Amino acid sequence: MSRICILGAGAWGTALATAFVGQGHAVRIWGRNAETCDEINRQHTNRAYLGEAKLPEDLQATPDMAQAVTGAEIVLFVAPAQSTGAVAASIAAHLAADAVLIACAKGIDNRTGQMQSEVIAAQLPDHAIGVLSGPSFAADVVRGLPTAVTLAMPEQEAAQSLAQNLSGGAVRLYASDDIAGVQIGGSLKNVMAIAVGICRGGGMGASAEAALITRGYAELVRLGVAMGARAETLLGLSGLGDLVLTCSSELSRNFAYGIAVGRGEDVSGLKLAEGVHTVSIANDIADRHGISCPVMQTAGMVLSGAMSAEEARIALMSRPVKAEHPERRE
Ligand SMILES: NC(=O)C1=CN([C@@H]2O[C@H](COP(=O)(O)OP(=O)(O)OC[C@H]3O[C@@H](n4cnc5c(N)ncnc54)[C@H](OP(=O)(O)O)[C@@H]3O)[C@@H](O)[C@H]2O)C=CC1
Ligand SMILES: O=C(CO)COP(=O)(O)O
Repeated sequence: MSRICILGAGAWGTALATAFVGQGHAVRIWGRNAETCDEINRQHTNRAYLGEAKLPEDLQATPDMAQAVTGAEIVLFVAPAQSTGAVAASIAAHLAADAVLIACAKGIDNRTGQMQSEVIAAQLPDHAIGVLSGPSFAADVVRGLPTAVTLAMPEQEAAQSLAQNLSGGAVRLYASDDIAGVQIGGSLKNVMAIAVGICRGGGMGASAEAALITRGYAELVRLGVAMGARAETLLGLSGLGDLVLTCSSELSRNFAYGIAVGRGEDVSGLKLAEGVHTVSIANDIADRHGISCPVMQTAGMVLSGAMSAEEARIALMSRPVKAEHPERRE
């Protein structure tokens, strides 16, 4: 049994907490909204994020950061990616010296270009840091449906031991030592899902969607490898696995966002879509590495208003004819 603190009382933080309580861990959620914490403690629901799903009675939530973090052996960062730095800074005074920190948000810091583990390390440099990512809808996990994700730590043995500790019930963690690869896949798939959603919203058909997912994946691998990921990791749960889930289910907020954009609908009231906040910095990083990323670039232009969804669909489907795998010809 471990003492676990989850930072973030939204859909994913609450779902992970539910799974870990089910495995016998002592879990405390920190949430910035006192009413949400009160609802979790008294009514055992988090309706704003998880509807009527029943949460464990011994799951504790608090808006008091010191109370949530003090004594925790494992701390998971599950607030939106752009807030990770501020959250990390605010826990420093309460953190046990040997606490292990796990980044769970999927996004690149759009101010610095840092991955989530780097954002956390910048604030809390003396801690072991890992990443948890993979195909996993909070709505599935909270219902106890089977889910497999990847847990990466810089050393495989440490990843293996933590994955073992946190696996149980319907949630299974696979261990990896490719901490960059696991988080790059999770961040870039959100952008691809928006692009595929734009295609779905415009009614381009399943064949076009399959083509876009495949070309998007090729882009994700090109850029991911340039950023330090191992190609095999991008073929795994946190890369291809999450790309498939996010580009195919309307439960995905990124995919749903893309669909709404593709239909020309108002997106201002939609839920968190991390790809919206990552697309611009991901394109900057691709430019810096000289990597061609037409799918991400087109998504970026639509989201910034530089191109209409209709123009994007035409642009994506009228790319010049070229070899499918140019690198094999060299
Ligand atoms: N939902 C899912 O299925 C999965 C999500 N993830 C990732 O987990 C991360 C969180 O997603 P998810 O839980 O779904 O998001 P939600 O939108 O469901 O919840 C976000 C939570 O973070 C809080 N929050 C928002 N802004 C801040 C801030 N600046 N400081 C502190 N807390 C803040 C919100 O509080 P308030 O209610 O007060 O706004 C809310 O409790 C994302 O990066 C996502 O990609 C990963 C795997 C699965
Ligand atoms: O990351 C997720 C599934 O693995 C959740 O996807 P969305 O953030 O698009 O809902």
